[in-house]
Amino acid sequence: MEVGFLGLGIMGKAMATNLLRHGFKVTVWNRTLSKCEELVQYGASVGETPATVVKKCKYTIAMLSDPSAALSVVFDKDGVLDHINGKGYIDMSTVDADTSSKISEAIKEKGGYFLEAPVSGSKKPAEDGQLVILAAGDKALYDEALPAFDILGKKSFFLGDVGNGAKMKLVVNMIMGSVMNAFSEGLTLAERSGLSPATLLDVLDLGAISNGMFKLKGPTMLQNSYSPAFPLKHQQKDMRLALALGDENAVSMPIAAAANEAFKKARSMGLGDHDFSAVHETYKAPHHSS
Ligand SMILES: NC(=O)C1=CN([C@@H]2O[C@H](COP(=O)(O)OP(=O)(O)OC[C@H]3O[C@@H](n4cnc5c(N)ncnc54)[C@H](OP(=O)(O)O)[C@@H]3O)[C@@H](O)[C@H]2O)C=CC1
Ligand SMILES: O=CCCC(=O)O
Repeated sequence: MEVGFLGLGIMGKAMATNLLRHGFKVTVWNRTLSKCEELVQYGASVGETPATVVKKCKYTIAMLSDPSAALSVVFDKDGVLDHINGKGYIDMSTVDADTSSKISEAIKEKGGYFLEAPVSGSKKPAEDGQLVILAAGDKALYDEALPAFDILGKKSFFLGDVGNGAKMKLVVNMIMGSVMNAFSEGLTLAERSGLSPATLLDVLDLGAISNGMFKLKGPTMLQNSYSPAFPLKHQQKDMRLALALGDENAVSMPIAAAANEAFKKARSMGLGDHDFSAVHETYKAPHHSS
């Protein structure tokens, strides 16, 4: 089946490659078109614009950085809306429910079908087809896309109306970002108080709060190595959007707010394109013992 794929960043490249490896015909587009070349080596075709991709394919998947990118690809000149009549559009980017609803309404008005489907899981799960897919919107399009979701992910959820996928994803990443900050504080506290942070990792791994993120990120954080799997600027975007969701629902979120400040500080230190675990650096400010 011919599917479109818009956005070949860390996630999009891995996901589109996976679809190609599993026999899908994929037409790709990326804002920086040169990034399509690697996918062509795996058998992809290239569309010159989002509109040409949508025109050619039964449905098109998007994996873009943030709300502004998601809106631009749909609404700008030569965008998705131009040829969406009768076609499906699946936005897997992490955005807020409002952005997703705007896109959904515009696509439906033009006779198209829309599904939001943000994902849990990062670069490696994307490469291994082990993502968790949080879909909402058009159920018929969800059913049609299941063969692709089965390749991209280990589990797909259908969460009902548009917005529920976006909200679920933001809640998950709000928790993840807060935990990453507590973890960074703990590593710094262990080191400053004379403990071995490597031993702390072993102790954590044997207890009730053992988790995949500590196991994966802990060793590289101890080496001050932050090669981006999940860029910090995107984690900060997710904290910001989750805090806005908290505002809308009058939910007090002091821990998430503090975590957001740390991610903002990390961005101001030039760490936005590093992995989100680089927030650890904000806890290493010069130390003055009394
Ligand atoms: N990395 C991860 O671990 C995960 C990321 N996510 C989410 O997935 C999405 C993509 O993440 P990731 O692949 O890491 O991000 P990257 O920064 O690696 O890629 C972003 C993509 O968006 C494109 N883009 C950015 N701005 C625009 C624009 N204005 N118009 C058109 N295209 C644009 C980029 O194009 P160009 O190449 O031209 O810059 C690139 O293809 C984000 O929403 C992120 O929050 C979700 C789960 C995990
Ligand atoms: O949005 C990014 C999520 C990263 C992860 O789930 O490991």
